[in-house]
Amino acid sequence: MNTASLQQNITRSWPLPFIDTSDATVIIGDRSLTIDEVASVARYGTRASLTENADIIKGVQASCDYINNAVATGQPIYGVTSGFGGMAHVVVSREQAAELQTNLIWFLKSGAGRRLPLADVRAAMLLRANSHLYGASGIRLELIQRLETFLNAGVTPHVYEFGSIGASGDLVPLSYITGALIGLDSSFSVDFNGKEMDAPTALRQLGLPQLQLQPKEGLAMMNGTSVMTGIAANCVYDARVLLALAMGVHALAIQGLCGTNQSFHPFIHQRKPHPGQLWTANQMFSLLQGSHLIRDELDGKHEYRGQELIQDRYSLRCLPQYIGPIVDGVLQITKQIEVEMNSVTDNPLIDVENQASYHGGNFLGQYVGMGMDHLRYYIGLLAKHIDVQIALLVSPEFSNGLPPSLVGNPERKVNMGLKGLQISGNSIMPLLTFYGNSLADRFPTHAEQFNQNINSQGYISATLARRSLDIFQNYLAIALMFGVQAVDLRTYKMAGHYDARQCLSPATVKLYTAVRQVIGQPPSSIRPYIWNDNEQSLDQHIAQISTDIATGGLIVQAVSDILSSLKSI
Ligand SMILES: N[C@@H](Cc1ccccc1)C(=O)O
Repeated sequence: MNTASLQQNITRSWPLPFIDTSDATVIIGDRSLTIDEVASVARYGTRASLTENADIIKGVQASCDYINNAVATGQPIYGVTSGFGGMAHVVVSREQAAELQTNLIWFLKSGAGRRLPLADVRAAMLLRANSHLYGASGIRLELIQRLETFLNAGVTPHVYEFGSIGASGDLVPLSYITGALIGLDSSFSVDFNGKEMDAPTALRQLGLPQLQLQPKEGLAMMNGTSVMTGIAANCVYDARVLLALAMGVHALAIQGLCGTNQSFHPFIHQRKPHPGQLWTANQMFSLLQGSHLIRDELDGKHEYRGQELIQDRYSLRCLPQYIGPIVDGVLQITKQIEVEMNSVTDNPLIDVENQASYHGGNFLGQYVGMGMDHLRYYIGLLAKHIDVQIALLVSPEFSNGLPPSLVGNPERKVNMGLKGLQISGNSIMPLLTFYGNSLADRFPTHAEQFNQNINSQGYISATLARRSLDIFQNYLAIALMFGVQAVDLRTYKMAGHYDARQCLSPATVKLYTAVRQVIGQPPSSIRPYIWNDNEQSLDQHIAQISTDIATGGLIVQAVSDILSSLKSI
């Protein structure tokens, strides 16, 4: 068992820096959940509480009453008195209706690979409860309350990374959550606040009885997109943070290169007003305001500069036009995932008002599958762009006077500067662009006896997006190290000392200072971040910065204004 990943994923208990949950409780069922609320509950242990709205509670029970009545009167309902999927022609008697639901858990208990991060399973449980409170699923309130109990007690079922084709939702992954929730068998295991145990034992410690599923309840629990959507919600949360951080990285790089601010002049972007382009240009305009390390050309002037080009290269000059579509794309994915999070995604759906049930396919996770494909594609584009900026910084032909490979101490002739760090970044960027390839179009057309002959692959698209984001965190750590070294060296060229805080724009000083604090090396006027190659272990700095980013620490908080602005577009 991979205990290391388990340890890494134990639910942390400190509040997010960006979550405004003054009462520290997320209410489920009263209104739509947000990405931030999912992340807050899933990752940081914010309490979740079912709504006490009497109408909603009645609606949940009414959908159960509909199912029980249908069974009692012998009405044929898919998955209640019929077999499943490609075997929906099989008639199941009312006497076997309950056993049909328990058996569903057993034949779906077929996961494989490593365990999902606990935060993703927690997000899934939160979203499953949210979905059931719409009163269209025919599941008892007691089962929904148990999801709430598991969340707040820190009991997280173990779920595997393989098993779902994202079509009838996440049948296999949800079978593990369902089996643990009812304490079906000791082969279902959970993480109980960092301690591994079997599900029946966990229920006993919670003082909860094992439960027998009633008709429809197994299908209601397992026929939904909640796991892939929970993973996707956590991914979108991270993607927005990393996009904000990427903007900070570019602002440091542009100052390191002594780029112009004219590329971000409002006049240019008001004449091509894509929302993402406008936002990106405005952000970069603000991030560079007050910097003494750039060419201030907002008045439209531009001087000949000897061997230097009279205008910046595209990776600087066309930054808003390049990042703009990525911003627009991330915003669209955010909206789609927030709709999916607040949807009823099982089948059949129960229309209590009209006393009817409808066989449909809300469990197809296409919005998640394609959304996570696009998210990985955007991450690849962001990494490729940053890799170009780093290449400009380290190459004297393009860096506008910086030392090759950003060497610190030129007197020590064996110093090769950040050559190794660039190679490390170069080793990551291609993988991120490779992960940008699509999965949604690779679905098997023959799945489950051709019943699920189109399927979204949303689950593996989401788990791969998680992997891509984890890698991108490391890549941005490397990029920040380049940015810090570059602005120190640029400061020395402009002001004769190395303390970039004196020359950076006010908006980027916080980020610069946060990086220096995280690696435990305060700014200094007498030397840059890296002076001699043998004075620091760059891999430790990469790890320290990556961990700080992953835990929403100082570096992420230093770009909170950018993140807040991104969320308000
Ligand atoms: N519920 C799916 C199919 C299915 C469910 C459970 C197990 C297997 C298949 C459908 O509506 O067709």
